[in-house]
Amino acid sequence: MFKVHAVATVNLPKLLREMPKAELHIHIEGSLEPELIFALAERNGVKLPYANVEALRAAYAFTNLQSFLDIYYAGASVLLHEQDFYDMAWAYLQRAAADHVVHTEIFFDPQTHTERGVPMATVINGLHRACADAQTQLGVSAQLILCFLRHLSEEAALHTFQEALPFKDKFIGVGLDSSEVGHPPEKFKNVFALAHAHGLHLVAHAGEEGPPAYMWSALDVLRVERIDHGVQAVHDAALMARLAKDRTPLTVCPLSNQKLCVFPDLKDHNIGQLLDAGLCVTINSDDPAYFGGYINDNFVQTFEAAGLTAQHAYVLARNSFEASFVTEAQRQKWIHELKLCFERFAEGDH
Ligand code: HPA
Ligand SMILES: [Zn+2]
Repeated sequence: MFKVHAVATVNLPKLLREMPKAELHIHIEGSLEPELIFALAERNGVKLPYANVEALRAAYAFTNLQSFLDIYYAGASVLLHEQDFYDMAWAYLQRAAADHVVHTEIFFDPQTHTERGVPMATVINGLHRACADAQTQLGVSAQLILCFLRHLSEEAALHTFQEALPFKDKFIGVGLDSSEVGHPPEKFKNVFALAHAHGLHLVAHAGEEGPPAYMWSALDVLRVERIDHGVQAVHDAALMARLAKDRTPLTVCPLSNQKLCVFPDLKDHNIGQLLDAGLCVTINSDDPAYFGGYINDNFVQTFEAAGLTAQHAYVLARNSFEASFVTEAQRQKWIHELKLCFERFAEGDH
């Protein structure tokens, strides 16, 4: 492992902000800022149950996952046309580029839109066009992961998957999100097996609010390659050992966990414990417009609260590339650039 001795005295927030990184847990509908929600509502003639941006923002006081999801789905109701999906994704991708995100794997929730009568083509083509433009105009590599809503049935997920298959070249994997407790991963065994047979990558939210048993079934029934959140793993020593041995990545989202009261405060977050146990932990924003920060805000605030170091910064950024679904050659190129960045800081560029 590359050792970060010489950067012990660096300006850590600057290093965190400027180091190259991958973001692997971002719901594109969760990047919709209140200003854009109101602009799209106006453009599309959609009536919102909030008087203005301030009133909407004031409603962002969550007590758990469900209290957030209710507002998150309401916000997504302004998305109707392909350009709306493009504009939402483009706004996020510009923010990501500013945060030195060189690669991002973006979740989207097609059922939130198709259930309202928006065609699958509208959703995927708008998002995909923004991803393609991110590569050419921002130098950011961006891929899409289609998420099934776990509060709906597996039949609905299978139907959604069939609808998305004509666009299979425009997304790289499938995931599982929405209300966790009461909707264990095994409910989606068949649709994940089908997605695997189509050569897609597999991920799932598990262990955000739900028990370690949901992480076991995500691994052993769904056969996922990464677990989204996974912070409840600390309650199961055998699970921790399994995750460490297999280096199954966890896409941790500290500000999300704080805002949804998974932990009382950022200083109570268990990211230090997960890192100390040798797990392949990454830091991500989840739903940045709702949780008060994009990826760099997550890094800076978490490092301050948990007392993490430049060595942790290197490990977390390296983990983000290790955990990403890119070619080995691409992964090594970014890890090399990460090392160069740390060497620059060690030489006094701070
Ligand atoms: O953190 C989350 N958990 C589950 N579903 C979600 N959909 C958006 N964000 C989340
Ligand atoms: Zn999430």
